Amino acid sequence: MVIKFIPHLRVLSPSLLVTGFPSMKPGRTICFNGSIPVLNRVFPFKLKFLGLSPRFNGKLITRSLSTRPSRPRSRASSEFTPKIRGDVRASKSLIEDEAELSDWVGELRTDSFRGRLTSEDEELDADRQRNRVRSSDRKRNGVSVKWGRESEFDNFRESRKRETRGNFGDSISRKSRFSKRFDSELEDEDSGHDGEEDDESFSSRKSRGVKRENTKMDSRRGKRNERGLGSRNAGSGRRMGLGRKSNFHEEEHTDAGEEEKGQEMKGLENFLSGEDSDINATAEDDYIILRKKASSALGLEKDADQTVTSRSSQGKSESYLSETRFDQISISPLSLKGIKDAGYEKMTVVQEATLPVILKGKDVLAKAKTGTGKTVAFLLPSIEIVSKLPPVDRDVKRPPIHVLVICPTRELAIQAASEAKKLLKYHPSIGVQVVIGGTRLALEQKNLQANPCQILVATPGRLRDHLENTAGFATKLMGVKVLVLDEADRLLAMGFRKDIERIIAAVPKQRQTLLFSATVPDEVHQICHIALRRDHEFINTVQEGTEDTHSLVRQVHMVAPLDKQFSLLYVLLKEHIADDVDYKVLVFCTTAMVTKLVADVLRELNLNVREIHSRKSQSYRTRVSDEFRKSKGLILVTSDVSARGVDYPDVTLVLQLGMPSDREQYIHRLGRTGRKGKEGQGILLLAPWEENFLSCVKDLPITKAPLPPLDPETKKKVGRALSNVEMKSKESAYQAWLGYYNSDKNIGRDKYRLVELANEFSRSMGLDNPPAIPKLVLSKMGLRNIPGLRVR
Ligand SMILES: Nc1ncnc2c1ncn2[C@@H]1O[C@H](COP(=O)(O)OP(=O)(O)OP(=O)(O)O)[C@@H](O)[C@H]1O
Repeated sequence: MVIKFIPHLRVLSPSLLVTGFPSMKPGRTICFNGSIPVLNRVFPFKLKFLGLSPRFNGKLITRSLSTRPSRPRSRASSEFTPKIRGDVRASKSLIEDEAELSDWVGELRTDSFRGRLTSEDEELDADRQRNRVRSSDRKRNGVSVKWGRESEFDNFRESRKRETRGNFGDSISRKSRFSKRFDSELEDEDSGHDGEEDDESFSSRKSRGVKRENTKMDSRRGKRNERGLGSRNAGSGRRMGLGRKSNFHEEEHTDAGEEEKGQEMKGLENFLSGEDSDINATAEDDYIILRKKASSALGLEKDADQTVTSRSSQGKSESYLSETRFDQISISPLSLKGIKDAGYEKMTVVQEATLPVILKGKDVLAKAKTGTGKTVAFLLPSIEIVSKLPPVDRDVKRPPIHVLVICPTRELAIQAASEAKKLLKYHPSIGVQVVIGGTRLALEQKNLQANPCQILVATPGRLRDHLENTAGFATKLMGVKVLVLDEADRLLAMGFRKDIERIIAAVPKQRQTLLFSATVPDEVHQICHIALRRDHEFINTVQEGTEDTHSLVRQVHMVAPLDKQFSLLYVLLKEHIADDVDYKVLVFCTTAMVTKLVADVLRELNLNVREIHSRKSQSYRTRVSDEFRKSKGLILVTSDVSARGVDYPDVTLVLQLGMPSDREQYIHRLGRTGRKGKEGQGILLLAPWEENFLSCVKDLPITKAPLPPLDPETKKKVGRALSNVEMKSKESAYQAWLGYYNSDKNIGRDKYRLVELANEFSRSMGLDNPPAIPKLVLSKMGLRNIPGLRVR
């Protein structure tokens, strides 16, 4: 696959207005920064025994880049010819949602999965997969396995079914596949590390994507480098790539006004390219210039000076809110009323940055920190677009869906639909519906029939089910004007990519596409062309040189052997609870079954605990999620189903037990606290052999914290709690644990060591004799005949 990069690298500082100026070349990128960090701000924090020292990088410059693929967008429309069946009993999708991906990570991985996949391999595999998908028994399971022998897999799947109710094999297989690819890529990346990663040199950037862009750096940027300005851009690619074990596992208008903006833009381009006279302008000057342009784009020329003044006089506060009020911008009175009722007055920075661009019809890839209002940022302009379309005739048999929002998890889809409902309060003619896995397809079909909607929020797998099994659904999708991929990097990753490609093939080519996420690794720039037009804009509201995480969230890591971890977890939680009566804690675990085990233990220890993971029914997940949203004084033990996007207000602590699957997942998990500019705390508890993970997040301000003391009484208490936990829970956790770490490229490489560690985990649960594992599972994991394992 050939990917052509035309990097229109812009050096912007510290804040840039985002508009679609016609004079800009296609593929350009605009950065927006509406926030400037305050240095030396004092934050109260609560981890008594921790020596936390905030780390700031005061750089204000944002780098943005854009890629222009030479390859036309692929469309596999033939695959999406709707198969209308009388039988609404749907085939199960390849993947229901992220939960299955995350929770079953690695369980079936074998050494044979670890070879490097070339793009050719990938195509081949995609074909193989397509064929299998076509030929497999969809009625039974929907999809076949891409890796491994099908019959063997079927046996395994059947044995799996005996233990659980679902079919998870497909997602395991998919997970394995993308892990395989990126594991090999990471190996390359690691070995290619030049050891000069710093903020001062373009050439020192580690990330492959950035390096490539650098090689095609335009001459203007070269000039900036010569002038010593290149460093302002540098580092943007730093650690933006995959983590070590990635589960990454994806018309210009012309009128007089536009021309004027074009002139402005030219000035801006000159400024950016260093050809502007005053290249020594201060960051604040830059900010003012760019801010004025932002106000101008929003039609706020009159307020521009005022806005800038108030902003700069405020000091460089890192606020998620902009100074622009919703009532200052040109949106429909009905939307405005809805916004007011929702309690929103000012736009958040990302909303202010993206709205004018989206309303101009541009495709957008937007990056903004967690909890800063990205959902409204894509929903509001989408609603505005729909509200301007001619009303759909009531008699139309298959009323079109105009906006399609895809989310990687069910919880997130439900949440986005509910936000849309808030904004649509005074738009009685615009309907929104949600279709997600884990619910009855037939019921959704009925709802879609009875209540036509212009906005549909969906998880990828369920959307595919509807495409393939719901009569007239494909026709409805032909009305899509706006396609949104929320958590775009996740959706474009290998685990979802094929689904997304198929969904893209089912919506019109003439559409607007919006990609949003708090993390946009370089790989996303490379593959975003599968969804975005060539002239899309990358809007980055995260300042260059600042972290992707919030400065108000204290981040620490602790390193402790497994045999201490349950006790430590208990002590850390007790400490936190003692410090904050309104505690609200998320404990992230590596897999669904480990989540269950940890919840069981904490329950035995009389903590107020709930659990959520993919093995729970959707109705249970929804109930628990709602409860946690509204509660205080509660601990939610969770797998990665809660890692992304879920907006639980006022989470006081995010505790990650064991290493996350990659850097992005660490950031998203942590992002469940410190939302909307609030404070929060994050603790990452690692075993000594997981410490390597820290190299993936070394640009983040995570300090090492000492371990709290463990008294013998606590150890006894925890030991007793563990002994009360059901054996089955421990057995399942052991197997899932083994699968998870087997999929790590470092830990899983040495199977002997892996088994030793797994048995250490077993002992930490109080099981000196590790639980036996089915032969087939071991063979799928590539662990047959490894000493120390017990087979059944
Ligand atoms: N303009 C606004 N003013 C105040 N609050 C807002 C505004 N826009 C959105 N919010 C609120 O901010 C919170 C976070 O929004 P949202 O969940 O969209 O964040 P996000 O950026 O998508 O986070 P994540 O990256 O974790 O998905 C929500 O509670 C939302 O209701």
